[in-house]
Amino acid sequence: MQTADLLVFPRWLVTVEPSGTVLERHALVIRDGRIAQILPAAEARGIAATEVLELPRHAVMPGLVNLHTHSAMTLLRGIADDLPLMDWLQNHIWPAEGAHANRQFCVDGLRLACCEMIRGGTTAFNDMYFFPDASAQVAAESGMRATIGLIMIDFPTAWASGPDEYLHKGLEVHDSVRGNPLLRTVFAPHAPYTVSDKPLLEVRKYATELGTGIHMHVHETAGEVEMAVQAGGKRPWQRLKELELLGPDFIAVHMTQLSDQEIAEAAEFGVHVAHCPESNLKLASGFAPVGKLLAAGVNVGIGTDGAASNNDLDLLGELRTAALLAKAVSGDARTLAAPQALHMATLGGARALGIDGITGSLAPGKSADFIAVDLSAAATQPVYNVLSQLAYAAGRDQVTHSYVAGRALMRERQLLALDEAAILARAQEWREKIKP
Ligand SMILES: CSC[C@H]1O[C@@H](n2cnc3c(O)ncnc32)[C@H](O)[C@@H]1O
Ligand SMILES: [Zn+2]
Repeated sequence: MQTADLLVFPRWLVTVEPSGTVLERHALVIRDGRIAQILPAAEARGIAATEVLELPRHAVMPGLVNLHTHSAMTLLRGIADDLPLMDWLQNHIWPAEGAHANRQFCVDGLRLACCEMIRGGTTAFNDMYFFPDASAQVAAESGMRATIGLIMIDFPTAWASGPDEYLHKGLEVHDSVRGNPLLRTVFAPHAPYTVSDKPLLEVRKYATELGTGIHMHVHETAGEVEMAVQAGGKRPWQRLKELELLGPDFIAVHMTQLSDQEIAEAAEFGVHVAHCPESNLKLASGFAPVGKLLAAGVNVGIGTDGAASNNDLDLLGELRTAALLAKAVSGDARTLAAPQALHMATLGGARALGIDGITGSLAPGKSADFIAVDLSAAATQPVYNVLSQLAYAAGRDQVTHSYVAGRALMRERQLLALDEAAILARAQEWREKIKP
């Protein structure tokens, strides 16, 4: 008799690839943390398994991939709303980070973020924040898949004194995560307006040598572009191109200010885009031309950005916003249809992170990174089209289960690897310390 570690029997199985696929009454057969087979449920019933998950009202889909966040900023959620980017950053966020963002702040903020992300169906995230060693520690504690940003910025912070130390400490973090199959690193120079040429050239050198990739805020606002043209006579994109930063290992975050030529170059260089619609809306940063990027063949994933410019880490809600916004921006309601939006929030993000061979869709051989969404609630009934319900109706509170590499992180909405009560208590302590 065949055996398995876990059998999953959902009402619907959403594989994400081939695009739009929904399998009714099929089962996931999981062995050693991977999807061994996808079988008709009746066939799978003959397999002896250590754990059997009956999900009669649920859609099972790949775990969501948050392609850009500053996880620990959960502790700054709501301290500075209703402001444009540079005022928000320079006069509110950076002073608060300067005063409070030490390693314990990052550990506690990350734990709060992982609670929120797991509950909302995110199984993988791409982080860019101070103390990346803390990101690695907490991601490992939580069981989530994570890409840790080895940050680089011209000015000193609690993490490092300047570009040489950011690089040195980043390389130490890179070495420290080698043994964990769920963790990777990416160089994360903050933005064109905060990182000068020399450190960017160092980042390109090491990213190429180590095969880690680069993750950077690019063309977030018209002001950023105008400031660069005034100061250096060229748009940030042009500067990054001349520094040879752009390539298939480059993740450009935001990208709301693009010419048709820059879109064509993004496709030509294989640059990936991390689209953060709710942050762009909330900071009035602009609208990424997602329809044009997709039409040009650019890979786009979805990020929440930090919780202080969103203000949640709800990727299911974010993909809905992305789908609705893309239609309005393009003037075509067919833009970013439900299957494409779900793809963007899973396999698109995984591809940008270079882990699409491991996660982002449900297929034999891939890691068993999946979530279950209970569609029996009034808000998602009746079910004519599962992908429509997931993209346009389901709320993150309908996510009931989360698994990464076949390990349960949440069952029936109970977190299994994180002490949520203690994490929430720490958040209260930080509130008392930070409140203005
Ligand atoms: C170098 S650690 C990350 C750094 O980025 C800041 N940040 C958060 N959100 C944004 C954004 O949308 N654009 C630019 N920078 C952002 C965060 O507060 C940290 O200082
Ligand atoms: Zn950001």
